Amino acid sequence: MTTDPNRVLIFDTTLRDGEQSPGATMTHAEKLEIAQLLDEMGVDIIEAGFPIASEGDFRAVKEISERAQNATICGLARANFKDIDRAWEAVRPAKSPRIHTFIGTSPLHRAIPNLDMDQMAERIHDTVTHARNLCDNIQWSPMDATRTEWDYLCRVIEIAIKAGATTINIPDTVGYTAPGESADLIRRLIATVPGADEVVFATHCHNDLGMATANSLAAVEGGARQIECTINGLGERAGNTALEEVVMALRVRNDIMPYSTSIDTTKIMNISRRVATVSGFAVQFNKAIVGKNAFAHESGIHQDGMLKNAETFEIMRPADVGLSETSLVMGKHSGRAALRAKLKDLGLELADNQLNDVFVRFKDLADRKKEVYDEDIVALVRQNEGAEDHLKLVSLRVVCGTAGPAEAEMAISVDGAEQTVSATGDGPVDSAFNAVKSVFPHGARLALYQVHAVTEGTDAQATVTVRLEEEGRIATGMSADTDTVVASTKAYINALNRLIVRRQKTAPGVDTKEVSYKDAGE
Ligand SMILES: CC(=O)SCCNC(=O)CCNC(=O)[C@H](O)C(C)(C)COP(=O)(O)OP(=O)(O)OC[C@H]1O[C@@H](n2cnc3c(N)ncnc32)[C@H](O)[C@@H]1OP(=O)(O)O
Ligand SMILES: CC(C)C(=O)C(=O)O
Repeated sequence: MTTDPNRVLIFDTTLRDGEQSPGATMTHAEKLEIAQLLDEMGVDIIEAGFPIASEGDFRAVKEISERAQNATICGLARANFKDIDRAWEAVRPAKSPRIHTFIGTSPLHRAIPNLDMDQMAERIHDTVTHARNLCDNIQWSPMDATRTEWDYLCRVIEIAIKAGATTINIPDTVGYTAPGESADLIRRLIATVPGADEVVFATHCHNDLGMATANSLAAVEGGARQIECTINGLGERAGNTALEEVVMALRVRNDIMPYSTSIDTTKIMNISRRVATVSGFAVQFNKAIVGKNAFAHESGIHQDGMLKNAETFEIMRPADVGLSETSLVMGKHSGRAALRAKLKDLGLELADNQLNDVFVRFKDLADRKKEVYDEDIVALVRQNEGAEDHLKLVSLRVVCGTAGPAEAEMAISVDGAEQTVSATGDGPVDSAFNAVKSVFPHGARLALYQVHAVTEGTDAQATVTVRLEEEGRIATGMSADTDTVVASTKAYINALNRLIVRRQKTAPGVDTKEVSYKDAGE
């Protein structure tokens, strides 16, 4: 397949071992789509399924074989003629077909079909020979190799090679090995087994102890030249080696692991998202390479560093894996540098004193909210554009529910003098508005009351708009808060403040120009 001694073949088994994850079953159309994406991203071998397992699996492997443009298509088979024949039938239409046959060689697995060592050796000889008579590209795996006795492992691998296997895969079926052992096992097998230099050694690691990626890379150090992996590390139990991890590790640390793959890494993010969607297995936020947070920074010191030089906190460029950009997540750990950059992105350039003011309120909001979205920040800035405040909300407490009218208790300052009032109303907002009215009676009509959730989730910021009309004057106030009643009360007070300014400037009935937050500074 390749003459470069440092080229590592990528064998993707998302559609076979990945699909074995409980609940990860994919439809026929989804399998075809994923296979096409794998083919396009440069995967060398796609294990498309286990053709004997079901009619659906057979059809999927066959159709993927018919469609694949570049990749070798492989079908899995147990160590019996029926499985092997079915696998061959399915992969036969591929430009480059492969049969992968396996049997469990460790003492625990030998006990299951109740075969002694010699009987199993004979079975391996017969089945690999049968497969090789059908197809010239045969992969053979001693399942649970890492718990198989050394002498017996060498013996059966030699038999498989002599019977015509072209790839010998060494599965760590239960994720039991460790990096040093993984490298050593492959190195010793290649040095010991007659004919080992004529075949490709592969590594197939599971992640039960969280070492699948490390074990696979160690196996490459030991001489393996095929890594078996899945997108997002999907697979039985804790999953398989994640394709994106081994590929990016070999790329980023090529200085100490001088091996290459054929993967177009810019396609990683897209296929990761598709596999997550079709399998129903969401990617954990902090998953290496493809997690939502893999290229996201929230803390101020990191954000400041990123803005000055992205290499301070990123060892890969987001574009290398197909992400358009790093994301600076605005939250309680963010600093002024990130806020200024975010405001600039949003087209809002503030003077330093304004920035400081917005920053204080941003921190206050971030303390109450998990993540502060762009819309929250716009709302904060707009809120800051308010007129001189005659009325200021100091505190508000509302009791509401099914048992009677809502009751608001409010501390409010009127031209600097704080008063405490309470009022009831038809619902929490009405009771709060009545409390304001009790300290600042007015005849203005509520012309508009509008609530808009500017962000998603139950901790979303509500933006409330209140419009008041009084003798031809119109004043609009707006406010944003995670608490809708607080946002409503502030918007109401905001509108009243503007109305007061308007009253001072115009005689009744003369001016119908709308006074709103946009008229800040009047
Ligand atoms: C480590 C791995 O990932 S191995 C791959 C695991 N993947 C799967 O099993 C998914 C697909 N499997 C299936 O759909 C089914 O298990 C089938 C169609 C393959 C077999 O179904 P059934 O005939 O009902 O057998 P069942 O699943 O109950 O048991 C497995 C049989 O295969 C035998 N077997 C298991 N591995 C092998 C092997 N490598 N070579 C030969 N026989 C094997 C077992 O001894 C058992 O045989 P028995 O029925 O004579 O006791
Ligand atoms: C079939 C083999 C290669 C396997 O999936 C395993 O051992 O984990």
